[in-house]
Amino acid sequence: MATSLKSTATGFLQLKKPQNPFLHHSPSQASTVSVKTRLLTPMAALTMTPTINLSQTFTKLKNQRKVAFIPYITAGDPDLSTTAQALKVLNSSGADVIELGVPHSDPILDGPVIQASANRSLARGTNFNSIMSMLKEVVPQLSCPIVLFSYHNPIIKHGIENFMSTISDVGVHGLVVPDAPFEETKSLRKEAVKNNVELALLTTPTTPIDRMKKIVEASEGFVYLVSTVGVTGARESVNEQVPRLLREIREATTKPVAVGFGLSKPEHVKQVAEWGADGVIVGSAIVKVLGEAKSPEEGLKALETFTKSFKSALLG
Ligand SMILES: O=P(O)(O)OC[C@@H](O)[C@@H](O)c1c[nH]c2ccccc12
Repeated sequence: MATSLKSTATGFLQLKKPQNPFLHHSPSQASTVSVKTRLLTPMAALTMTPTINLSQTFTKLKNQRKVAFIPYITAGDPDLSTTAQALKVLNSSGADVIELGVPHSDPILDGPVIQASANRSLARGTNFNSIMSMLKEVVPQLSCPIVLFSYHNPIIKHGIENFMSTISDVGVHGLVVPDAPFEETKSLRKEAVKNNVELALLTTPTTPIDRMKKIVEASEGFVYLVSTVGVTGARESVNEQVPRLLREIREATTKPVAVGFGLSKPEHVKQVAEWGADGVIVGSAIVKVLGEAKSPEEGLKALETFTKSFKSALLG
């Protein structure tokens, strides 16, 4: 069961090292995944849209005086082929950045909706390699950047260098490792930079100011402001502390700030945008619509409608 969160480094105290069962392959196997040269099939080459990275995306939106809509879905829930279609639906329905979660058996920072989503995905046999194979096909068809979400342990087990080069090779632009203590992000940051992956770090309402300053300084692509303490999951309202937290971060950096946790209604994202966020992140509410639908087709239809309702709230 997810535990409540206390802030320390990146905002989360990892209360126990989650066991990590789904990376069964050895590092050498992993190398079969990473595509060292981008061999684009003619079709993919034709549909290849030069996706810009996270920083460029936020700059573009800022120039357009727009706020990024950033949905999160779990890879492989309800199955990977539906995830491939969901990425395209999100991309065409208004997502500016897409967070894609690698399912983990002990998602201590997630509430019941995303935990159930991860369990459904793992039960289908989803693993890092199958996600990478899917992304290799789908990313060239997307115009918005993908931010991969992975817990820390699976990356360590996979090997940081292998992990980074593999996700970079399939076109992933960003990475969030929500349970990596700030002190342990140095090696992640080094490999991320080497592979043109932007490692975004998280700060929370209870992260001490001086630690927040170090986190935002080190964060690439954007700063993830966790809007409320606790685990992921829809809340009835948005934490009134967010404007103050945004002000404090703005005093420390000019980097874009995206706010997540608990946002589950269009009025929530509108409120956070009005408070001055550069991006709004919606996870659990979207995961529920897609993963708990009666069929993948129904889930994809509901996903499109739901995504458009958030986007129009931001454009309104
Ligand atoms: O689910 P919510 O409350 O809308 O919050 C976004 C969250 O799902 C997404 O950003 C995320 C998924 N898993 C995480 C783990 C930690 C921090 C953030 C996340």
